Amino acid sequence: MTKKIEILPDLAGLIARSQQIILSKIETAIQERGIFTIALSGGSTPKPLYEAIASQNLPWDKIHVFWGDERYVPSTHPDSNEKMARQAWLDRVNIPAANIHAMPTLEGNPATSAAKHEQELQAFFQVKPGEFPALDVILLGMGDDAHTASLFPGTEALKVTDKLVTVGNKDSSQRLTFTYPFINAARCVMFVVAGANKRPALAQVFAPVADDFTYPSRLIKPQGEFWWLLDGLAGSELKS
Ligand SMILES: O=C(O)[C@H](O)[C@@H](O)[C@H](O)[C@H](O)COP(=O)(O)O
Repeated sequence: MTKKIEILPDLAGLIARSQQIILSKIETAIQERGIFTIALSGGSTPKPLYEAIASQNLPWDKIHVFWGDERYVPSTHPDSNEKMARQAWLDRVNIPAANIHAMPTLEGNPATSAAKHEQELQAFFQVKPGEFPALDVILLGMGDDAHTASLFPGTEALKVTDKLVTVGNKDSSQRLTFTYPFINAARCVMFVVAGANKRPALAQVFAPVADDFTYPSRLIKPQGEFWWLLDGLAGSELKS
């Protein structure tokens, strides 16, 4: 599906618009399927979005939360994406513990943890190996090197197309990440990107021709709905 680009005037506008889209997806998914599934991104941009969603009165028992990537640290570690989302959102609402599907990071080996989470996802979505289930929403950020999730430039993770979850590496720090084919299977993919420092990477990601392995966000081409939500600083050189 063609990407929808919206450039919001500032971070507050970006967060408000992102929340508005997510809330509409929650309503539709629960009406149609009785359940809503979302994968969260880490980093700093989405924190105010998670805080805003936490203030909503939603059918939390029908909402299931996953992560599109995770640093390979315990959930108590300051770098943990799970920790950030729990503090900003999940610990503030009455969501059942069983609806929170964190990436496992305590097996001592990222590949083991990735395989474990793969099985957990296959069981939850009732799919067989090689099948890619569709989450309702996958939230993504983008680094200033054009990485997304933990799909970093030039890494082996970019070559994994037969799995849901694989090991990502940012320099020496190990991570778990959804693969790009799994991300592309989602009903709706939303990039939420802010800051002038993202402009050069966005120019490459939006360029008619550039190398996907150098700019991994180019690999995200979902069949479903595809949103690029940018603040004015990030999107100033793009047309919405
Ligand atoms: O685990 C992570 O760090 C994220 O999932 C990562 O992909 C993030 O979305 C980008 O690095 C943007 O991060 P900022 O929002 O902090 O710029």
